[in-house]
Amino acid sequence: MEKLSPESAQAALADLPDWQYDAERSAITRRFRFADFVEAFGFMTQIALAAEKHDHHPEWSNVYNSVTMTWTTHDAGGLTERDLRLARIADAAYARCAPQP
Ligand SMILES: C[C@H](O)[C@H](O)[C@H]1CNC2=NC(N)=NC(=O)C2=N1
Repeated sequence: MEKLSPESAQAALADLPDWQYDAERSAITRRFRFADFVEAFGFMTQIALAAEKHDHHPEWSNVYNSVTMTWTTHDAGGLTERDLRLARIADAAYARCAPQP
């Protein structure tokens, strides 16, 4: 899959407003917050299963009720449509998790 140009990446991010685009890395990152660790880990479990299903895996870290997730395609050396697809899946899963404001 082909790496997106900075222009097409920016355009594609119109429907992913909570994600930050790092042009230098060609990657997108979002921080998700939850009520507690169990909620955060439940979300990570959902994304882990989706990642396996799509054979596309996040870079992420978890501290108690917070999950920071980055998508980039290592094989392509940057952001691709696969990253955008998994970011949308993460947004949809988060919306179902009753997140804290
Ligand atoms: C062999 C396997 O398909 C590849 O290693 C996949 C697995 N998951 C992946 N995940 C991500 N984020 N980037 C990749 O390039 C990638 N490659």
